[in-house]
Amino acid sequence: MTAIRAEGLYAYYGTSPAVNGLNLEVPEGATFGFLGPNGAGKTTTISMLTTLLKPTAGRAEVAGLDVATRPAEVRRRIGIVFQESTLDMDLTAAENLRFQADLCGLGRREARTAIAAMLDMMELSERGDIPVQRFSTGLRRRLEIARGLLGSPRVLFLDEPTTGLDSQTRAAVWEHLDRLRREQGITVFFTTHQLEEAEHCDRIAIIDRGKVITEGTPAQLKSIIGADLVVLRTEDDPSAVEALSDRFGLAAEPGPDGLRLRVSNGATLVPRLCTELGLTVRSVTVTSPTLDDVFLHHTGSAIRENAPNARTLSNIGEGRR
Ligand SMILES: Nc1ncnc2c1ncn2[C@@H]1O[C@H](COP(=O)(O)OP(=O)(O)OP(=O)(O)O)[C@@H](O)[C@H]1O
Repeated sequence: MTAIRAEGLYAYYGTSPAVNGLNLEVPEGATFGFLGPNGAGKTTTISMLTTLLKPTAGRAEVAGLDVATRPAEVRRRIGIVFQESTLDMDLTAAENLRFQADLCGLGRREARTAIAAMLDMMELSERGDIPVQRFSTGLRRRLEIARGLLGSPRVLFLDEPTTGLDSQTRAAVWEHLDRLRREQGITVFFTTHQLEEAEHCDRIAIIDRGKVITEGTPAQLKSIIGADLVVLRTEDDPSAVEALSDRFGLAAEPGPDGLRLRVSNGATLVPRLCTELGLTVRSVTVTSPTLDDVFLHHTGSAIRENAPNARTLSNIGEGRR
């Protein structure tokens, strides 16, 4: 079944379209990454899918329900984690969840059980009675995910869940989201700027200027845009070209910064190069494909610079219901 479907979706702010005829189909149970640069229309799309913003034209369904005609029912079937924290800093973690439980209309006993389960799932049980202002950014994000899950949503929307987090905290948030996918089977729809986060997805769509420019599995996307770039300097580069061909079956080309080769997994090749090449390796760098590479491939241009500053879900003013 399809968890999210958008057909010819438009959102205008004034006379310019932020979302420009967007089509999307997200299978139930998938973790779906919605990638794009600043100002591409990600937050505006998520705002329409979560019923916070009325589409100017087109239609969208979430959990089988039309977002424009049945918004209240859609809201009961979704959870939202906003880009900016909307937690009450003066309340404890459990109190923040209790407030949400009230909004979801859970009874007292039901709420108690659900709150305990969510704190447990996000490994926050020990911290339930601590005021949120004493939480680190990563703990707050985990609490926000717990809150998004409180009403047992069929679809969880997260707007840039890892933006502003350091790499360790980002990995921890993903560990929880990955577990959620394995254990709960709910549909997770999240926006991001980072192509690296695609590895956590079943499918991804890339949006630019309000339109989906490509969509597929991470493997499909990677295979289209190519592999890691390894740049290597050795004590004798011409001999290294031969050794790379003979011992590794790899074709290296001389470049301004050293020998360049494209491989599917640079990180595993590098240690082998150092030990098996038979030549001293002076320097080596590995660069993975980025969102810029995808853009370049599909649009013929780099991600535009100075994209307009985007607004976030929590502060959309104009056009909001
Ligand atoms: N309330 C608003 N009023 C006017 N223009 C807006 C409003 N919200 C967004 N926009 C514009 O619509 C376009 C799409 O913005 P949106 O926030 O959806 O992009 P985004 O992909 O989420 O960006 P980011 O990754 O920076 O959050 C941008 O040009 C933005 O400046």
